[in-house]
Amino acid sequence: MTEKVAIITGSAGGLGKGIAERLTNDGFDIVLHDINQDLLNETEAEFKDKGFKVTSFVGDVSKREDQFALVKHAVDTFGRLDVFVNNAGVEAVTPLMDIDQKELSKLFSINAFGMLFGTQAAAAQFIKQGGGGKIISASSIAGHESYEMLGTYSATKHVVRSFTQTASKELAKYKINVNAYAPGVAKTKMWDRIDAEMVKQDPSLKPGDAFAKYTAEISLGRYEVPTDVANLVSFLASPDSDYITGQTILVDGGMVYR
Ligand SMILES: NC(=O)C1=CN([C@@H]2O[C@H](COP(=O)(O)OP(=O)(O)OC[C@H]3O[C@@H](n4cnc5c(N)ncnc54)[C@H](O)[C@@H]3O)[C@@H](O)[C@H]2O)C=CC1
Ligand SMILES: CC(=O)C(C)=O
Repeated sequence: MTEKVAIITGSAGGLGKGIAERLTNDGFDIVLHDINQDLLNETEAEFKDKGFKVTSFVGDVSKREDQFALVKHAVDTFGRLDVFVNNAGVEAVTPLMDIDQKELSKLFSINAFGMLFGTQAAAAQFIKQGGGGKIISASSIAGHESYEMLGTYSATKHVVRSFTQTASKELAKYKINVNAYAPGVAKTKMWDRIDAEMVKQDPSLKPGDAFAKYTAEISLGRYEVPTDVANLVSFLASPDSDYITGQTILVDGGMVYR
């Protein structure tokens, strides 16, 4: 029997790795992907040791040709594609008055253009296969509500929500579902970096203070873990979500209410 096939970008670590593990347990053959080759090799080896059916591909989501090559790799390896998760993303912590062209270009290239190019590459393959398929992208609470010091990042996560709506409308005729997940505050390398940067920007903060301040806002009283996000992505990748499209769903333990 042909298994279902999923690509998860930026899945060498963090939330992407958690999503990949969950989709493997859901029965998908998995294409791991990352710009960090060493970490990707480690994660691929770890997954293979666990008996998961997995391949990996090194690429940069901000390069359109890399995204099409990633989809080709999935199809060459496993014969088809069913789910594409635009997970890779990067952050910047900068006061609004100091945001410059370099930061804007970097974050928009990766978080916004990267999500669009992944969506285009996946949709082209889904259409070639005769329709169907699911595109699922990482937005954030910052895609619903913009935060101090995270201005550029928040703007890019609003773009993810916007492209999700447009793509869902244009691709519905091919029975392609396009949705996004909006995590809150998860303790990954990304938040380690955000916390360290916030300390640099505000000498009154100690390491851990910014993370503690953000997590204190969570109604359910704990920070997010990759499984919390993977549970939602699993649903969005499954037939149970076939009647949902164009949505950016908050999975934040109760931080932002929309
Ligand atoms: N950690 C959090 O609290 C939240 C994270 N998110 C979003 O979830 C996604 C995953 O975040 P985390 O796992 O926390 O981040 P992370 O920094 O821990 O992991 C991101 C992965 O993406 C890879 N990556 C970075 N740039 C890339 C590029 N150009 N091409 C390919 N791979 C690239 C990195 O090498 C890394 O393995 C991101 O889009 C992030 O914006 C959203 C809300 C909250
Ligand atoms: C990293 C991120 O999206 C936030 C706002 O925590």
